Amino acid sequence: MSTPQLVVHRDKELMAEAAAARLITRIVDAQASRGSASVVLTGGRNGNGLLAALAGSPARDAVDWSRLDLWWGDERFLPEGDPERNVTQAREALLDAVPVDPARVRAMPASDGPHGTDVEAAAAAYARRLAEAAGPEDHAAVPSFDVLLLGVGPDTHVASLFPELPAVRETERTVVGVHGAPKPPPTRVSLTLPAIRAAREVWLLAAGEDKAKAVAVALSGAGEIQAPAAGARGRSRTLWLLDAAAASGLPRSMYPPASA
Ligand SMILES: O=C1O[C@H](COP(=O)(O)O)[C@@H](O)[C@H](O)[C@H]1O
Repeated sequence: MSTPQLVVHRDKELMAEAAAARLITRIVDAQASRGSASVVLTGGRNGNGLLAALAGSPARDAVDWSRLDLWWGDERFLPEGDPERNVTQAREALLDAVPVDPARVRAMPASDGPHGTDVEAAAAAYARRLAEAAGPEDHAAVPSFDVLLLGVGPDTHVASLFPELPAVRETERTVVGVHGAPKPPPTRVSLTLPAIRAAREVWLLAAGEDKAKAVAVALSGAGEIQAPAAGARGRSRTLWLLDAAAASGLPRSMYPPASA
């Protein structure tokens, strides 16, 4: 697993634009070398900010949207089309504006889908879809995602892995149902840490003062059960993309002078 690297931007707008530019480059590079790219999307303010910045970037046309596989790191277990669902927000921010292949957009199940309100069945179904997409060269029962995006919550949660809840302790399954999440809605579906760690690159996004404590805790050697963001690492790269406010609790020596 890779050691975290930090990039700190002046503010959240610049962070979103720079992250969008970085993601376009990564997707284009993966498509050039392997024919297609795979990205795991996140919900939350910073994830949606990145997608909106990508939608507004002229460079978005450099991506071959028809050769992009999209997955989600977590989902709020709500009916299809609910405005609080991460996929609904991603469609509004970006996906409705670009020619993605609908068959390659793998949203997590909704609570009015084929599994009804059985969140465990929904999680198991998504795990099967991931396993079917994994090849013999992959390192787990999930594909080797090129980039897996994660928003960091003020309590250090990533995806829907909240401190101390059973989901963050999962070591076998790749997707789990989450019950009793402290942030609404309480019922969610989430990739687990083993699935997250199968990604080539994991990018963690945090902007704003309300994230400063979480960033400082996760990057100061905290355990992943208490601070799930601390356990989110990519195989080749772990990148923390921050704005200055979110980085304000870190010692200045932790990131390069040119970074902010
Ligand atoms: O509920 C969620 O929250 C986190 C973080 O969101 P933020 O608005 O505090 O940035 C997000 O990463 C996750 O996907 C989402 O379901």
